Amino acid sequence: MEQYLKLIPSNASLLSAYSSISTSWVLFKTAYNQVIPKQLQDYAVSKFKSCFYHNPSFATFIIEDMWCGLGRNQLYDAARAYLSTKIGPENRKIKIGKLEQHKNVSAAIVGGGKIVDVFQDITITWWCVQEEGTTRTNTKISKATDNLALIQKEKVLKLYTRLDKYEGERWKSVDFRHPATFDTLAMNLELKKAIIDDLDRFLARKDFYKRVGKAWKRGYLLYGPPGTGKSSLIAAMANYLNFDIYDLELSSVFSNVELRRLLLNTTNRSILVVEDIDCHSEVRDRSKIMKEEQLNPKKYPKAFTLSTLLNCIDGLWSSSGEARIIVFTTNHKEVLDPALLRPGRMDMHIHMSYCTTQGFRVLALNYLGIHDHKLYQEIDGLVESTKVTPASLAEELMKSDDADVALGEVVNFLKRKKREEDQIEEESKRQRTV
Ligand SMILES: Nc1ncnc2c1ncn2[C@@H]1O[C@H](COP(=O)(O)OP(=O)(O)OP(=O)(O)O)[C@@H](O)[C@H]1O
Repeated sequence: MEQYLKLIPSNASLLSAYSSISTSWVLFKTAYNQVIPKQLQDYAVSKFKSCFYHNPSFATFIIEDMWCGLGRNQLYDAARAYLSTKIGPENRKIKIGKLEQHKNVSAAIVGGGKIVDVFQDITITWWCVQEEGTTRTNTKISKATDNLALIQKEKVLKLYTRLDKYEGERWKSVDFRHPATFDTLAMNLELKKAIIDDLDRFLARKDFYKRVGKAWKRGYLLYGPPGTGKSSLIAAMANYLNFDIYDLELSSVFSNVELRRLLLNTTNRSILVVEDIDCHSEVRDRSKIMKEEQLNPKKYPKAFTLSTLLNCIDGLWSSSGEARIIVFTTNHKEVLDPALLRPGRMDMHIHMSYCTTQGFRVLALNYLGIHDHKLYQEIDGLVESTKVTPASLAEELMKSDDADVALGEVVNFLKRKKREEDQIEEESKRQRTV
């Protein structure tokens, strides 16, 4: 049994929830200790204990898997994660299983199962009650640092997108298993290193942000043509940091209140992504907004204001006390409102550009597993003299597993591209002289 118990990990799919609950618990304890005088704390604890000692059935906490039909109850997930570590020999029936994306076998108590636990001298009995398709559990939450390490290791990242706009300011999630990492990103090596260093520095500076009274958040603006890897970079950042992603589609937001609530409903240690930010007139440089929009404001109604977006980013997150990252992507940085771009809002502007020879080496290694090839010299010259995106080169590389064939396709593609660019250049020269 001993051996068997060692195999039982916490339920990995619940670990991220447990992480945030544990963090909230620590925050709560800190606030509690700072705000409530010691005498009052002792009094409250003695009263709480007396409830249990004198009337053991007095306190029953019910934790259902859904919270008032509004969404998943994180407390329930946290309780299950906690309880899976408390399963012992007295539990005759245990649910065990393993999801493809998890590293270990997971265990959970079954309906009708019971676990007896002690918390600050109070004996707590946890029951798992199955009720017409729902499960509920008696609960207690405590901080378990050991489990936290496991949580981070096992965490399956989530990609949150907004629920249908008619369903309120809620997010729905799917597992996020994007394979992009910094190793697979084709981009300038110094820039890549600068981004990794920036993320590391940011994460390590919790105390610094607290000391200087700033929200622990960092904004990244990714700009460049389509297919240069902006989305891939976001995925690489999420995988590197182990952060969930919230993908905010601004066009689905119809009011300031809605925007504020949506942002408030995001969790800590996450990346909020607003893609193609230039497509929203609210955040475009007012001096450059098209005349058409100015003349027909009704045709281009303002769903929310730029100031709400900025305030939400600046202010609301200050209270979270945890690391937050926001990423905007755009194909046209020049049309954005300067207020959005200033340091403190978008701290690092990252130019994702056309493929370079360095970038091509990374792609060839990823797709073909080769470091060198006789066609590299020719490809280098062509890559440097044309504007090709990593996405289009990746397409060519995928055409064959045979390096000779795939690189041959790359050469043909680059030559075609070069001819087209030369023709366009000649045509524009000709028009300038006419
Ligand atoms: N820099 C890159 N490194 C590695 N792969 C890349 C890179 N850029 C593009 N790709 C490949 O091309 C595909 C599309 O790229 P991606 O969606 O990241 O580009 P994007 O800049 O976000 O494009 P868009 O602006 O259209 O959203 C990726 O799935 C990836 O396979």
